[in-house]
Amino acid sequence: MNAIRVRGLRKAYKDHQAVAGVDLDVARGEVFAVLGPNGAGKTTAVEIMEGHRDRDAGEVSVLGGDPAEADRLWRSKIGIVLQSASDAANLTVNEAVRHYAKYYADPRDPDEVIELVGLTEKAKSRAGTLSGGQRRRLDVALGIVGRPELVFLDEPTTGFDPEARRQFWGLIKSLSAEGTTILLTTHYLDEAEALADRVAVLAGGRIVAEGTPQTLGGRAHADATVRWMSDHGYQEVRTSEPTKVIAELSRQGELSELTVTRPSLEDVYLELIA
Ligand SMILES: Nc1ncnc2c1ncn2[C@@H]1O[C@H](COP(=O)(O)OP(=O)(O)OP(=O)(O)O)[C@@H](O)[C@H]1O
Repeated sequence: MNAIRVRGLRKAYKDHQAVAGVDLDVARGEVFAVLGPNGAGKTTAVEIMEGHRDRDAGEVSVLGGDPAEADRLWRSKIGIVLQSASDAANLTVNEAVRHYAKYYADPRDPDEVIELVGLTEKAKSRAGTLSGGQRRRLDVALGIVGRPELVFLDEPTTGFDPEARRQFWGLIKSLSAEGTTILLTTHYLDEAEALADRVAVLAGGRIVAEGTPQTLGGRAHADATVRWMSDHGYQEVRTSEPTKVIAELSRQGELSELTVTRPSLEDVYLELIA
């Protein structure tokens, strides 16, 4: 059974169709990234799957249950990291994580969780005094302390410095290695590429492409660009047979600054949403 199964999901705000017929399958243990421009409907779709928003139409099954009829047991299996920070401003990091842990039957060790998200040095600081990126880490800590089977992460690394993002990626990989299913939304294509087994691109409330980061939008079969420096400056050839091109070029001797590139995930993504 899939962790998430969505068919024909629709949600309108007055006359604006925010989610316009989405089908989605996320396997257990998978890391699935939803990409899409601002206003594409990502948060709306994810909040429906979390049971935080009602839907107009469609079938949604998350860990075998309908989020619209969620009970406490179902909730305890799901970890949620919302886009807006939690309202634990007056609690210290320590207190907040311990407080959340109490809601779950088999929580992780709060100190371990604080360590995992890199907040040990801030454990005694009040949440309200943390920097934006540190607040986000606390959100993640609160989302995973209950040892959830499935974690929803809505733009988890927004506001993180590059080092914190890399650390966070490590955390997601270790959660995934433990078998946790992860659905994340992100605007960072490198993040999707580093973490996701599969990605879906949402635009205008519809999924316009789905696949692995390596194959999305025909990326794996796209023409390569061979580039090198000649006496007359940079030369570039787009080709489906880069090996052949290089073999021919190599008769001229050593090629300076030779590179072979294929479209990046970002190139493919920008074309898909254009
Ligand atoms: N509560 C609401 N009331 C009315 N319109 C809303 C509401 N929430 C979202 N919308 C609209 O629905 C559309 C989809 O919004 P949503 O937040 O799902 O997009 P998103 O893909 O998550 O965007 P972002 O990347 O900016 O977070 C947008 O046009 C937004 O303005």
